[in-house]
Order: sequence, then C-alpha cells, then structure tokens
Amino acid sequence: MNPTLPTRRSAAPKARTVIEALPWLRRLHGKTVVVKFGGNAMVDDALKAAFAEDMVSLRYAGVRPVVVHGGGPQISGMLDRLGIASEFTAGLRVTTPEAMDVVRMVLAGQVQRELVGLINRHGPFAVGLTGEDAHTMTAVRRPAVVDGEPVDIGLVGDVVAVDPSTVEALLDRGRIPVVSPVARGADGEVYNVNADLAAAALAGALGAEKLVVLTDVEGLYADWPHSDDVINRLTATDLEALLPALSSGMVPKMEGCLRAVRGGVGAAHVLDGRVPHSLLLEVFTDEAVGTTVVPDPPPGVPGARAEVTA
Ligand SMILES: Nc1ncnc2c1ncn2[C@@H]1O[C@H](COP(=O)(O)OP(=O)(O)O)[C@@H](O)[C@H]1O
Ligand SMILES: CC(=O)N[C@@H](CCC(=O)OP(=O)(O)O)C(=O)O
Repeated sequence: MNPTLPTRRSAAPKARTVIEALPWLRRLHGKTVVVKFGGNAMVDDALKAAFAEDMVSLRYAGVRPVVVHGGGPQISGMLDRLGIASEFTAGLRVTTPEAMDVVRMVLAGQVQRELVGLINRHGPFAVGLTGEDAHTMTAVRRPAVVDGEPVDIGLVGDVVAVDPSTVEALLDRGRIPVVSPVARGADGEVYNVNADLAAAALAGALGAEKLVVLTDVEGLYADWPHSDDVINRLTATDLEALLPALSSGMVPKMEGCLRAVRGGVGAAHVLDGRVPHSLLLEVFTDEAVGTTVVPDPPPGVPGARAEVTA
C-alpha cells in the first residue's frame, strides 16, 4: 500500500471538519461579515498573512467579508518617533490637529496598504478606502465620558451616518473592502474614529450577519485583570449593565458590539487574533471561541444568561 495515501482513520477527522462546516457555509452564503482587525492583534508577519488568507477563504466560501482595521500601537509608535505626546482617555486617543495628521498617515498610508498588499497576494481582491471616501462615514466630534462627565479629547469623532453604497458596490464586484477608521465631519474637519466603533457602525449600515472583532485577549474577561475567566456569551442587556465597569480598550470594543447588535447585526464576536485562523473556527465550526454578544430575545422568550468559563 502507498504509505502517503490517507488511511480511513486519518481521513475521518478531516471529513468531520468539512461536514461540520457545511451548515455554516450554507447559512453564511452571500452574507456580509465585518471583521475588525485590531492593531494589537497585528503582532507578527505570520499572523497578518494568516489573517489575509482567512479573508480570501471567506470570500471563496461565498461570504462577503469587509475589513475595518485598527492601528493604535502603530500610531503611538509613529507619534513617539516624531516626539508628539499621546494619551488615551476612556480608551480613546486624545487627538490634536498635529496628531490627526499622523493618525491619517499611519492608518491610510501604512496599515491599510500593508493589509491590502497581503490580501492581494492571493488575487485582485482587496480595495482600500477610508471612511472619508465617497462620504462612507460621517462623524461628529465626541467627548470622552469620565465619571459621567464629558471630557474634550480633540478631533475624535463618533460616526453618525454611514453611506454603505461604495462598500456594497465593491462587495458586489467580489472585492474585499479594507476600511480605515477615519471619517469626514459635516463641519469640514477630519475625525479620528475608534476602529471598533467604526466597524460597528459599518456592520449596522451593511446589515451584516456578524461583526467579528480580533484583538489581543481571548475575549471579554469577567474580572479583568484579576482573572482570565472569559464570558462566552451575553445578551445586549447583560452587556449594557457591564459597560460602566469596563476599562481601557474594552470600553469602545464592547460599546461597538452593543451598538452592532442593537443596530440589527446578528451577533458580535470578540476573538483572540493572536491565534492563527481563530476567525475560521468561529465562523465555520460549532466551537465556542471568545465572547459572543447576541441581541436581546424578543419579549416572552427566555434569554440566554451570560455564561463564563475559566
Ligand atoms: N474586561 C476585559 N477583558 C479583556 N481585556 C480587557 C478588559 N478590560 C480591559 N482590557 C484590555 O483591553 C485590551 C484590548 O483593547 P485594545 O488594546 O484597544 O485592543 P485592539 O488594538 O485590539 O483594539 C486588552 O489587551 C486588555 O489589556
Ligand atoms: C479615537 C481613537 O482612539 N482612535 C484610534 C484609531 C485606531 C484604533 O482604534 O486602533 P485599534 O483598534 O488598534 O485600537 C487611535 O487613534 O488609536
């Protein structure tokens, strides 16, 4: 017998994986999935390449993937190199006009270009744009809220309107849009938008099936930083109750998940982007990974309670 041919025993687990994926493939065919790739998850070249491969796999599987990328650490690195001070308030960067130039340059000129290049190694799929392009995202200046009080943090915007038609036209042509979280203001300013909130706004406007947020932790920890028990699943109401207790980068991330499911997105998932292909595991298998936020059940239907696993 040829030793390189798979035996019955070795082929079975692979076949099971394919069989498990079939109902998910059917359910997600033609559906839009918005994937937020956080700057902290872009830790090495192999992970970035695996991410690009996953986007192309989704596309070949008949899903319409849209990427919204972050780049917080990359912006901080460039600001440091240029000797420009930077600080965060409630998870949002205090953005002076000088810092805004750097934000725009790093997001649109560096991080977005790199992801577009990595995806396009597999074919002519990725097209980069920012929220400014064709008025895709319009923002208004937003203060941060600290202890219930608004604090001015400069040119930071909250997306108040999304015109998804450009992104939809790209998806209709089989492209993979890669969107930088920079938005135009109706007041003529350009605003720095947190990428989680930009992804949530776009997912809602596109009527996406899922928002998937790839970050540098396994999910939402129930008692961070004291323990690493991950909350597996929670409803929008459960999450709303938790929001005031959250800190740093998790504030906009979970606010984004809440806005997405309240805005009509089927579910929002926070996954560990440091684990190669965790996205495919979430999308195409029964495996419960990371934290899933689901819309509230309709009145009269018992809802799933928040579930925590160690
Ligand atoms: N409850 C929590 N669960 C998990 N991480 C938390 C929590 N609260 C704060 N964090 C912090 O939030 C970080 C993720 O947010 P952020 O640094 O903005 O990542 P990204 O670049 O992916 O948007 C984690 O690395 C962790 O340090
Ligand atoms: C207002 C605000 O904070 N904007 C973010 C935009 C990038 C971002 O959100 O990147 P991550 O997803 O990697 O954190 C910033 O300037 O860092």
